[in-house]
Amino acid sequence: MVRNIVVLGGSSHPELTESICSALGIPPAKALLGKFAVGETRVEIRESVRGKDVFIVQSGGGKVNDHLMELLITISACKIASASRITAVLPMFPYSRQSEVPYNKPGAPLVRGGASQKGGFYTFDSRPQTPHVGPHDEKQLGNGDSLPQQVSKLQLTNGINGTNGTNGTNGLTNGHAKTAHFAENEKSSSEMAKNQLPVFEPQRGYRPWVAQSGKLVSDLLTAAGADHIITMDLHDAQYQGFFDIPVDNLYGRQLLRKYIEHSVPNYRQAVIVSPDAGGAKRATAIADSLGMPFALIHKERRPTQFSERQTASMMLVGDVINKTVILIDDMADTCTTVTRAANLLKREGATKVYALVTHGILSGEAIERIKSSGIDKMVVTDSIDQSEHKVLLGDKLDILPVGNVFAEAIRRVHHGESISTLFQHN
Ligand SMILES: O=P(O)(O)OC[C@H]1O[C@@H](O)[C@H](O)[C@@H]1O
Repeated sequence: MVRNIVVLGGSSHPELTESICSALGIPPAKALLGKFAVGETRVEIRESVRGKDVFIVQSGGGKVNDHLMELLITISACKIASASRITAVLPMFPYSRQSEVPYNKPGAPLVRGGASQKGGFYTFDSRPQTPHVGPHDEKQLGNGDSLPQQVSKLQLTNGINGTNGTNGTNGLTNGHAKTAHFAENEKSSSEMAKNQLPVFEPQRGYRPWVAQSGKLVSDLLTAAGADHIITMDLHDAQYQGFFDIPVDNLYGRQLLRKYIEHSVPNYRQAVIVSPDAGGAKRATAIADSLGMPFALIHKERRPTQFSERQTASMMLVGDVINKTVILIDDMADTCTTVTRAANLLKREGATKVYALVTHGILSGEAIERIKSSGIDKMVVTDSIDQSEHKVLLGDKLDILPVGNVFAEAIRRVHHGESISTLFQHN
């Protein structure tokens, strides 16, 4: 039993909060979590947190945006209620995959320019160029069009028309009404045309900027009042650098490792496989600690000659013929990655495929994909609520509980003890 500590659970995963609290020997704090009729999140902390060390448990997955907003409001409520310290416990950290621009979606490319392309200088000019006002827009309007036709095109582009329901303030509802209106007001139309925003018509190959929401989410948590973060198996460990408060990133690998040792028959003859290069370090850490062989699936993305879209082909580096294979990854979201990998491994001669991932998000068509794939056993932790997934997948799904690991981390943070020693002998 620990004193002066409050553990509050968000609505994302009440069972996990219960299991953390039961390991700590305290009841979860009382709070009202709900929504107002308008849809805004409503939070009431129903016990005193003044001077207390508060831990708020809220995971990703499911209604991820609602859960994030609820967490932010709960943190803020505890801050204003004079909590001495607030730790956000995010077993699966939402938005942590949006910490960087994906390598195949460049923003402002640094490209070669100048007369000599080969040895030429580098420029920050976009290739192809960013669309801008100029000859392109004149062409877009159509130089042969009458002025009313030109204004009509501009208005259609800017959503002032009857088809998309935004009629604007002039009450135009269809093409006939527009023509009549313009005939009467040609002079004012001419002024409108001059004042309209330029038409944005992306050119072939132009790629828009990709939002890097991970940084925004880290800022929001800190701005709400979080003093500390506890999470597990961050997709990218460097994401911790977005915070200027302590982040404890717990490892799920000792749970996966114990599963292999206790539940995979003849596991030393099995092969650990990473489904992509990004997860190789994680998978090799497990393979090395168990003295098991390792193989890698390499995803090759090449633009085709006629299209800007990239096609990915998968190839196996290693031998899995007549072997049991254990795929290791940090998360399974749509399950495209693990199911494609499993199918490839079966084609390459694997006899049985286990997929072991820390975070079983299983969104979209993931369940159907798993059912119809070469995966024989899907193994996830309960960092995200798995109750629905269990009903749908039955014996095909094994769940590893993380409550004890988080409870021990909370206890250590509360007492100012080391977290890293928690993993030293695992
Ligand atoms: O293929 P899905 O399941 O949608 O996404 C999960 C994969 O996407 C990557 O970022 C993860 O590391 C994992 O390999």
